[in-house]
Amino acid sequence: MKKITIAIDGFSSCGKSTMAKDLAREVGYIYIDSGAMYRAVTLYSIENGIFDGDVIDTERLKKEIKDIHISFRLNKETGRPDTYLNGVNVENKIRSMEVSSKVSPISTLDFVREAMVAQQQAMGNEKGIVMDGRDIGTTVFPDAELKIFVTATPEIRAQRRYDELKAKGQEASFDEILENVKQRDYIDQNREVSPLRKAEDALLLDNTDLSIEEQKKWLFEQFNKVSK
Ligand SMILES: Nc1ncnc2c1ncn2[C@@H]1O[C@H](COP(=O)(O)OP(=O)(O)OP(=O)(O)O)[C@@H](O)[C@H]1O
Ligand SMILES: Nc1ccn([C@@H]2O[C@H](COP(=O)(O)O)[C@@H](O)[C@H]2O)c(=O)n1
Repeated sequence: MKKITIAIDGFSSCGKSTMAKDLAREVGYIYIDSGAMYRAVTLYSIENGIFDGDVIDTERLKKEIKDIHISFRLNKETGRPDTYLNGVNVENKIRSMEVSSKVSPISTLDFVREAMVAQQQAMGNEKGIVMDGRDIGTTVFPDAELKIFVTATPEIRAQRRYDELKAKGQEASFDEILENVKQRDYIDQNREVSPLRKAEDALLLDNTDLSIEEQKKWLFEQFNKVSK
């Protein structure tokens, strides 16, 4: 079976990584969560005083972006890749509400995107990769053999994230999550560089009324059609 490139884009918290991880594991492909990379840059910026409130010191970040090294290593317990920032495991820290609330403004910066896209393209140069994000089918891998664009209502997406945090025993406010989801969608769709949009040749999946199993089955069907 030939190896292909799979791009899964879509709105915040709609299930992209759930689908991407399952498919990658079952077919033996590499899985890359490109959002984790933007989140790691954001965490670096928070921890190194690049934010003053919501204001970003872009000149400093531009100088320091070459010092931000992001990698992924398999976590044997979860069977999923964890994100490392300059050699430190930051998988939990990058999922905080503080990072979620600051990541989309960081992602609008052209030099940040340039650096991330270059790394993402290098990770995918041998194919056999599933990458999820916002611009994978449009910018990172415009020639991907399989492109999916996922959507669901903001309310259901916020509810899923709320349920996930509650299950982990973390404090969560549904209203805060819903607001964050809507705000990130707006910034992601309206930024100048690589805005979130469906690639013309992407398949649309609205999973509002689908279970995880149903969407997984649908994705496998699409994969089997293309990878033969
Ligand atoms: N079809 C579904 N039905 C119910 N829950 C789902 C479904 N798909 C995903 N989920 C759950 O929704 C939550 C968000 O999913 P996931 O993290 O995969 O979204 P994402 O699009 O990758 O998010 P992000 O944009 O933050 O990276 C998770 O708790 C996941 O288990
Ligand atoms: N290809 C991408 C991926 C992500 N972003 C930005 O990062 C934010 C966090 O991503 P999640 O997938 O973890 O939700 C997202 O809201 C985008 O602002 C991006 O720009 N491009």
